[in-house]
Amino acid sequence: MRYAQLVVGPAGSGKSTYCSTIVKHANDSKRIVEVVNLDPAAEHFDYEPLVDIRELIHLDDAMEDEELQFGPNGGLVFCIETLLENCDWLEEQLGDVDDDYILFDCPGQIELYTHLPVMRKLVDQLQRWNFRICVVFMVDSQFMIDGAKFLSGTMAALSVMVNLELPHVNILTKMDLLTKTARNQIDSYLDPDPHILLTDMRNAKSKWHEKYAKLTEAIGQVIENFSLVRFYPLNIKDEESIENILLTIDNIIQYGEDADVKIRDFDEPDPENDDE
Ligand SMILES: Nc1nc2c(ncn2[C@@H]2O[C@H](COP(=O)(O)OP(=O)(O)OP(=O)(O)O)[C@@H](O)[C@H]2O)c(=O)[nH]1
Ligand SMILES: [Mg+2]
Repeated sequence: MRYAQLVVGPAGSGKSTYCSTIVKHANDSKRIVEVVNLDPAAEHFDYEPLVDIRELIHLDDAMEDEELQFGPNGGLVFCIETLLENCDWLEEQLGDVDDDYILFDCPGQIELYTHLPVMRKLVDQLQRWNFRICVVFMVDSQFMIDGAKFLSGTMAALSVMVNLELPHVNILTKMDLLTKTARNQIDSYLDPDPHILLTDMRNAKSKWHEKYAKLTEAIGQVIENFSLVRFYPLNIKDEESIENILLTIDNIIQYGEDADVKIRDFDEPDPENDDE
């Protein structure tokens, strides 16, 4: 068995930063976590990738090709399709080491995860190679600080969950950048009660919300009743926050269960993990 986090989310939400943060944090506790760069247009990241899609195909290859003539978005999809057609290459690059723990740093084009089939196909392939995968969906917390935005971020998370059909964790990134007021606002949405969110939106008194108040409420109910979407705040300047996220995900993909079943069972009963 091998373990993987598929790190996805909108452009600039903090995916690559998350990957390097986790690698550093893991290294500090003598644990090895590798990163695979799946972004064919990546220019900068702070980790040494185990595999880099740009060695197979770069976005420029797709855009500058006389025949293909892709724009940046179509080009990106083309690159991932090329990767899928060259599965042997990826398989060889990944090697076959038991217990490997790999983060896949994905491109920031949201439609790859919400409705296109390419990422889903990649996931199927990884599972055939014995990876146990958790999708890690990153959302910039700065875009979640009022009721309407929070709901919209929640719907995005939901469509990724439905499309990829995998164990799934949502992370609110860049918590270090929030003001205290904004932080409190977000905290009130996370815990304990999504009704606050609805009340908040009702109080906003925009025309749209007046008209669609029932819709908002219905969506809120569905999300609440099925415990569908939960967000974990991440502050990369706080080691404890990083550790909590990593532990949560390890539990979901059952990493290290054989080694320290006892510690996990007795110290960390986490009912949230039942929603896989
Ligand atoms: N302060 C702070 N800045 C962050 C954090 N995460 C990301 N950033 C900054 O946000 C910008 C985008 O971060 P990236 O990690 O490149 O985001 P990404 O999701 O990989 O972006 P794309 O690959 O382009 O989709 C960079 O300038 C980062 O330094 C964070 O937790 N705190
Ligand atoms: Mg990136």
